[in-house]
Amino acid sequence: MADLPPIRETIARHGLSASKALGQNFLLDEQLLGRIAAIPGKLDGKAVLEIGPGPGGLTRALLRAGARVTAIEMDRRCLPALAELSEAFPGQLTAIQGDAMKLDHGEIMRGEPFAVLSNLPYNVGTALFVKWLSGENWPPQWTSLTLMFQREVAERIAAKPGTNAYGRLAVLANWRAEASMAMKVHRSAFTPPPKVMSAIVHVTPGEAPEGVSARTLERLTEAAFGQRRKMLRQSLKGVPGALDALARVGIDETRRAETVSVGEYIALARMLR
Ligand SMILES: C[S@@+](CC[C@H](N)C(=O)[O-])C[C@H]1O[C@@H](n2cnc3c(N)ncnc32)[C@H](O)[C@@H]1O
Repeated sequence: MADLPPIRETIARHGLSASKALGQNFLLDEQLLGRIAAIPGKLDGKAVLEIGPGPGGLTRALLRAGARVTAIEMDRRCLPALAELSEAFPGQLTAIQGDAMKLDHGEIMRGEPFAVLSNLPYNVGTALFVKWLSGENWPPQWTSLTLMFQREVAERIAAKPGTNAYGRLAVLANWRAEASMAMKVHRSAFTPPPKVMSAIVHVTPGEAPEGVSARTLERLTEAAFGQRRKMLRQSLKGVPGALDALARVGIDETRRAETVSVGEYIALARMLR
């Protein structure tokens, strides 16, 4: 195993002061990083896509676990530190400079299945999460997503019906995948510490229910949760066929969006096919 200087030293040597504009809050505790890298299970020999490696704290942990890592980083300043890691773990790391929002991940991973790990700025993380979970093609090329979020967003992703946190993100994350809260991370674990607490969500793809279009389900939840305090007969009025579907599935139209289970949304979307 490669002998590396502490990550704090790498940051200092390459002058990687955290950029606010790029949402940089670095994790330096190698034990914590090792625990994060262990969340997806055994990575030995597996392909991993890491987004936003920064100076490479989590990257090291992934490389030590034996993963073959492709890392996409926006900040050019981090490339020399990543090149050092690449030298220390020959043949295991490919670093790409670019915006992960604009790149085709499937193509970068050359069609091979891959696990995703990432500690991203929260706005980018949520946008990528929605992108990975959307679309008609299923199962996806990724085998799992292990993603750091602002704690509140992580709670919304893993939320159960009947709670305030339950909404579009929970339905999106759970109708053909399983999402769970894997680890809470205190703000003091980051340098510099962000204002909010964080948490890591782990998602694995499941089977897509027959006869349900992702687009239709999305339109339904958009309308229902767009007016979450209103009764379904009001909030779903603008979705053609939705009120009829409620009756056919046997969902009382006086209920509100947050009481409808993922299974019930699936049944409604199937009726609207
Ligand atoms: C919160 S830092 C985390 C760094 C490192 N993974 C860690 O845990 O210490 C987020 C990283 O994502 C990078 N980043 C921000 N937006 C990006 C984007 N659109 N594509 C790729 N990387 C991005 C930032 O430059 C930064 O290095």
